[in-house]
Amino acid sequence: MLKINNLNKSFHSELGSEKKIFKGLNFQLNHGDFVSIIGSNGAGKSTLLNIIMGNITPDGGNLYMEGRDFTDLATYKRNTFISKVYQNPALGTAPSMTIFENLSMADNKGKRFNLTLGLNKKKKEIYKNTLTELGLGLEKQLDTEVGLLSGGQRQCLALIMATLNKPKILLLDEHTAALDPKTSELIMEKTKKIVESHKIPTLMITHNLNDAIKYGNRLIMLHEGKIILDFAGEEKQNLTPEKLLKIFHTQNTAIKDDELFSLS
Ligand SMILES: Nc1ncnc2c1ncn2[C@@H]1O[C@H](COP(=O)(O)OP(=O)(O)OP(=O)(O)O)[C@@H](O)[C@H]1O
Repeated sequence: MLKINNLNKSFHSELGSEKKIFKGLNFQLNHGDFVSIIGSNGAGKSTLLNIIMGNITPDGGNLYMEGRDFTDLATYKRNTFISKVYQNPALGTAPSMTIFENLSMADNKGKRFNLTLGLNKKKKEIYKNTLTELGLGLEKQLDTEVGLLSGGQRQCLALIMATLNKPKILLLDEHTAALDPKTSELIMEKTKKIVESHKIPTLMITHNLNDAIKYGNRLIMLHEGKIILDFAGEEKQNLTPEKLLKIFHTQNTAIKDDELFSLS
């Protein structure tokens, strides 16, 4: 599926000092994987997703999708097979456009842009059915401007938009972090349903250890650009937040729990 080989990335400060984020990182996302990524602030989690998305160029290494090297592929071309949902619900949707227009835009991603292409009765029915499954009543608000929706409704719409055309990979960058606990749980349940029903290989960054354990089949912990834990299946199911913290502290004694994770 997605393979990352010998990834290297450094950032340079204005004063000229170099910070090495990745020094030969290797990672493979398999078919059917829903991977939670946890780790300390500055571990490189967002940088990794940005490199996959094409927003940050690596200094070395290669990225492969189903065996094809896409390291040098332009971001707009990656957008046709990689989707991302951001922490800020405002980033995934266009506020002055209606729900229907937003969905049409997502539906036409990667095709020659022509909004009228999606503006037909059949599409409206398909979108209505998709939104009905969410159970938020959004199907009755197709002509409502997205800017008028709540953060949770907007994030749900962003999730639908990101997965409408079944991407080969879904990237979730703390996509529930800006929401209240109840809405966050709702979005996580919708995420699970969508990812599992469409079988979309997914990478999800979270600081919530309970979510990292509860959702997905695999959990990795990143620290200083290295994968220091990679648990799947039963090994992951048997994890608890306490066990995770203990494992983490055996390797990193200097970091306090609350700098890393939320247990709520
Ligand atoms: N464009 C950039 N220029 C310079 N340094 C950067 C840039 N992007 C990220 N960094 C640095 O790279 C390191 C990794 O950042 P990254 O955002 O990937 O961490 P993270 O694991 O996502 O952290 P957090 O949990 O706080 O979001 C940090 O030290 C950050 O300051």
